[in-house]
This record gives sequence, C-alpha cells and structure tokens, in this order.
Amino acid sequence: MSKRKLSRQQRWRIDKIQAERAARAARKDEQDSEKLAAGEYGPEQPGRVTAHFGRTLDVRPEAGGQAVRCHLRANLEGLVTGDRVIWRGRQDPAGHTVEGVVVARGERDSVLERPDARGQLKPVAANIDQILIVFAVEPAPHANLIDRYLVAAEATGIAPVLVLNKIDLLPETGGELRDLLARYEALGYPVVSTTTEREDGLSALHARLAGRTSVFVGQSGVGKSSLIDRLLPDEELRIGALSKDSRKGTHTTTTARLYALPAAAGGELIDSPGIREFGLVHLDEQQVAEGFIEFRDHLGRCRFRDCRHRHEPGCALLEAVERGEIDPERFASYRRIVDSLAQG
Ligand SMILES: Nc1nc2c(ncn2[C@@H]2O[C@H](COP(=O)(O)OP(=O)(O)OP(=O)(O)O)[C@@H](O)[C@H]2O)c(=O)[nH]1
Ligand SMILES: [Zn+2]
Repeated sequence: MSKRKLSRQQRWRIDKIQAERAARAARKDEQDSEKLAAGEYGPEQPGRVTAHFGRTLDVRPEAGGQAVRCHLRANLEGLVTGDRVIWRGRQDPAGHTVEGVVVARGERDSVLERPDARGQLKPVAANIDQILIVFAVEPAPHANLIDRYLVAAEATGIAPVLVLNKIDLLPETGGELRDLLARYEALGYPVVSTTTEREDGLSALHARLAGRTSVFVGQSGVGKSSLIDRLLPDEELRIGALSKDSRKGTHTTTTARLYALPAAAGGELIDSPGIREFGLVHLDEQQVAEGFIEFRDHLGRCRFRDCRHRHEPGCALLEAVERGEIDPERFASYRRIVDSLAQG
C-alpha cells in the first residue's frame, strides 16, 4: 500500500473524531456501570450472537425467546455472529426485555475468517460445526474445484460436508459424478444428495443439519439460495424487511446472521454473502498439502525436510502415489492448486 501523507489539518480532524468516539464509548460504559450497579440489568445469562453491527449486536438468550439488541462493554472487542456470550437484559415496566449489555465472550470452538479490504484476515463467524460445500449436477463440478473447497475447509479446522444438489437432473446411471463422489466417501467425507424439486428432496440434508451449526458455501448457480429458502421458509419475509432497512441506510454492512432451523431436531444456520464466497482465500503450500487428508500420514517423512514433492528422491508422497495409497488424480489436483498459488 502506498503511504499517504496526511496534511496537518486532516490529521487533526482524524484525531478529533477518534477522541470524540473514545469519549462517547467511555460515557456509555460509565452509564452502563451505573445501571449495572443500580440493578437495572437482570442477572448474567448465556446467549448467542445472531447478528452484529459494530458495537451493537443481537443476542438470543440460551433459555429461548427473541433476540435482544445489546451493546458491548468497552473492554470487549471483535465479537462475531455465532459467538457465545454472557449478557444481562434490562426490562421495561411490563416485564419485556428491551435491551441488554454483553459482559463477556465465551470460548470459541472454531472461527471462520475472511480477508478485509486491506487483505487482512478478519473473523466473520464463530462456533461453526460444519461447512456444507454445495455443488450440483448442473453446473457440473470439476474434481479440482471440490478439492479447493475441501482444502480451504480443512484449513479452518471445521468439518466439511459435500452436498450434491439438483439430483433430479442426474442421469439414470449416475454417471461420472457418482464415481467422483465415491472417491470422497472413501476418504471419509460425508456426502449428502439433495433436490429442491421434490417434496422429500431435503430429508438427508435435514438429518445432517440437526443439532449442529452449519454454513453453506459453493459456486454460483449450484442452488445455495434455493436450499436456504426451503430450509428457512419463515425467514424470507424477515430478510426482505432487513434489506429494506439497509436501503434506508440503517445498516450498510451485510453482517452474517444466525438462524434457528424450524425443523423439530433443531440446528442452526449462519449465512452472509461473504460466507457463501468462502474458498477463495489464500493458503500457503504447507496448508494445501495438509488439506489433502490422506497426505497427512506421509507428510514429514520425505528424505528432505524442505521436500516440495515434485521429483525429489525419497519423497514419501510420491512413493505413496506409487504404491497406490494416494489417488493419482488427487495428487494431480494438489499439484494444480500449488501451481496456482505461485501464479496468484
Ligand atoms: N433442477 C433443479 N434446479 C435447481 C435445484 N436447486 C436450485 N435450482 C435452480 O438452480 C438455479 C440457481 O439456484 P440458486 O439457488 O440461485 O443458486 P445459488 O447457489 O444461490 O447461486 P448464487 O446466488 O449465484 O450464488 C436456479 O434457477 C434454481 O431454480 C434443484 O434441486 N434442481
Ligand atoms: Zn516429498
């Protein structure tokens, strides 16, 4: 980034704005302390962040019920959708919780990050149990594309699940796609087939989502929106209402949102346009190799510590391919991804 020189005038203005902002936050925090001390807020209770807008966020009580608009104590930073928190609610005279204050953040099991405008990784959602990688009979996926998504998912430590959508378009025999999927099932990845064109087309997916927090990712046109619309029929209106809000300029950023699935078995979905684009992140060569799960047993066993698994003698990966322990197509796919890194 080019270094921009700020005039003294600009510098002064920025300092002034920042000072005002800090003073405002301190004032708010002081008011909170007074209210907390005066017992205006109820007891501490667990909750989960369902949306966030800067220092304001929506928290759904663990005990159930509607999300409550909350703000953060001054010492808390960087909360994202999906975070577990401890918060306290304030009730109006009628006994409705009207607002709240978040006092602590819970431990995170996992976090999904995205590069911001400056290319710096920023958390966008937390406590996700599985990444559903959606692909479809049409447009047909390349094996390499699936591998790219799997590698990106493995790098987050969150379990990937492959979702094959539009199976209504599948030819009788199943064809190449079935063989492709068998390869991933053999590696231990769960594969779920879906179609939005049949009444019961989502039953296997429902079973997968139950009791877990999931995100959907995948290429354009594979049917993510269609699947999510079917899973959250009641949310459609809410999403519509929200986008009307943002047109008025209330919330200009598109935050990730956490939705409870209406299905009896429960489960949660976190969704945002940014999350759907997941998979286009930059990884290094080591992360790519580790993202191929069947390589893991062989990594670190090459003769040369800095082996790049190309033509080096004593390369444990090449030997595993030779012995048939690693699928040559997966190895070729690994190569292609590493080569594309060099170009990017
Ligand atoms: N035949 C068939 N078509 C489907 C199915 N699911 C979705 N479609 C169609 O596929 C097209 C793309 O679906 P979308 O839900 O917009 O796909 P998307 O992944 O959200 O795409 P982006 O918004 O571009 O990321 C639409 O015309 C859908 O009607 C399915 O199960 N079977
Ligand atoms: Zn090697």
